[in-house]
This record gives sequence, C-alpha cells and structure tokens, in this order.
Amino acid sequence: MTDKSVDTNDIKISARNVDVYYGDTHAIKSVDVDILNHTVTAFIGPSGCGKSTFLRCLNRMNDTIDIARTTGDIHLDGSDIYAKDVDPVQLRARVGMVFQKPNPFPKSIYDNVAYGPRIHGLVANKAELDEVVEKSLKRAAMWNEVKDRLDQPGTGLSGGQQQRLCIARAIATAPEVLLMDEPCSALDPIATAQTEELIDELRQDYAVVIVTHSMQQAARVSQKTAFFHLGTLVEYGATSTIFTNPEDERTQDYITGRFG
Ligand SMILES: Nc1ncnc2c1ncn2[C@@H]1O[C@H](COP(=O)(O)OP(=O)(O)OP(=O)(O)O)[C@@H](O)[C@H]1O
Repeated sequence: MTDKSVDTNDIKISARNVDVYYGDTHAIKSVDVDILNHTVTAFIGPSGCGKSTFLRCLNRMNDTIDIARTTGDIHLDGSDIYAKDVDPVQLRARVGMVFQKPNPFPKSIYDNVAYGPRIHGLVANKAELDEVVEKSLKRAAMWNEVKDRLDQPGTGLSGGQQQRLCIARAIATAPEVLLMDEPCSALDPIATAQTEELIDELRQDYAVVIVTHSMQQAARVSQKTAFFHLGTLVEYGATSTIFTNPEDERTQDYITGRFG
C-alpha cells in the first residue's frame, strides 16, 4: 500500500485555526498548515495578503505589536507555543528570524554572532563562544570572508554579507526553525544567488520558512509552497504542483501573473 500522507514525525510546526487581528482588521483568517522539518516552505501571495503576519505568528513576533491579537493553536514539536509558561524570548531562540533589511547590531562581527549565545547563557566560557561564532559564520558561508576582521563593525559589510551575518546570528542560538521575511529583497542578484544557495543548505539542519514576492525564488528554493490571498491560506502543497498544476483558480491567476 502506498501511503502518500504526510509523515507526522516530520511536522515541526502545526498551526490550526489561526486568526490574527490588528484592532478591527482581520488579517489572518482561520489558517491551518503543517510546516515540515528539513524543508523550505515558501509563503507567497499578493501584497497585504498576510504572509508576514502569519510568519510572525510562528515565533510570537506579533506579541511585540500592541494592537495585534492572535487566536488558534500553534504547536512546535507538539507543544503549544502560546501556552502561558512559554517565554517568547526563549521561543525566538528556537524559532529564529531573518528580516527583509539586513539589520546587524552596531557591534563587531564577532559580537553580532555572540549576542544570542551570551544572553541565553548557551556557552560556559570564551573558548566555547569562539567555537560557536566560528561554526555559525561557517554555516552561513562567510567565515573565510570575515575571519581576519571579526572585531570590525558588522555594519561595515556589504548588504549580502550583512544578511549572511544576520543568518549567522540567528543560527548561533541553535534554532530548529528559521523564519525569513523576504531575505533577499534588499540584495543584488549575486548576493541573492548566494543567499538562496545557503537557504538550500540550511534545510539539512532546520525547517526554513521564507516569505517571498518572487515566484521564481519560491520555485528555486522551496519544496512546499503556501499561497495566501486576503488573509486566507488558499492552497498549500508541493512547490512543483502549486506552480504547474494548482487546484484553485486564485492560485492559477496569481502564478500566471493575472493579479498581485
Ligand atoms: N502593524 C500593523 N498594524 C496594523 N495593520 C497591520 C500591521 N501589519 C500588517 N497589517 C495589516 O495586515 C494585513 C496583512 O499584512 P502583511 O504585512 O502580513 O501582508 P503581506 O502579505 O506580508 O504583505 P507584503 O507582501 O506587502 O509585505 C494588511 O492589511 C496590513 O495592512
């Protein structure tokens, strides 16, 4: 017998019946989705459809927006991330985030990467911290570029290097999931290609979720795609299916450029 159902051991994050409101604006409407481990999941859809809002639910970044209210269930490895005893700061170490605009701290390259392990008490001494910094920069494919100038400001790097530094900073807390909100939109084509290559490598270790406006990028980097429209999740499935044989007319219209 062929069982084509999802292997539930591979579900990293499971969201059910998720709604998000900003005051009276109903931004996310009853979304159900499973985010798989070792998979890049792309969130696509027209501007304002709720991609970033839903992404921010997955590590409770919406908690930082006063008027935002989230309802429904989101489980990480089977545990409710909105439970009363969950510390959102600890959660964000497990579910890291990389933003649209590279945002290194005004600190040295070393201190940018060391920041998370230091505040979360993940290392016992300087030697261990050095090791984490080196490993994270290697994982973000930029160790060779910066190993001789770790004490220089992160803000002095090129845009593409800054974004990889931000990825290294997110990786340094040993996350399980990486959320990326249009991580290449401020990058030139070469830095974009390097970042996409890195995203593909990162899925060996993490579940990666990427919001992108570029359908070409979604097709290149993701294995799963979720198409959002007006706050609803219209269609979710294998990227190849969504782009070649979608079920819903709205998905078809979007991927063929009829709106958005
Ligand atoms: N901080 C906020 N306060 C109030 N409303 C917000 C806020 N952030 C988003 N919204 C609203 O929620 C809806 C979804 O926005 P969101 O940014 O999640 O969409 P998006 O699909 O990521 O858009 P884009 O592709 O343009 O970035 C929109 O109507 C937007 O105006």
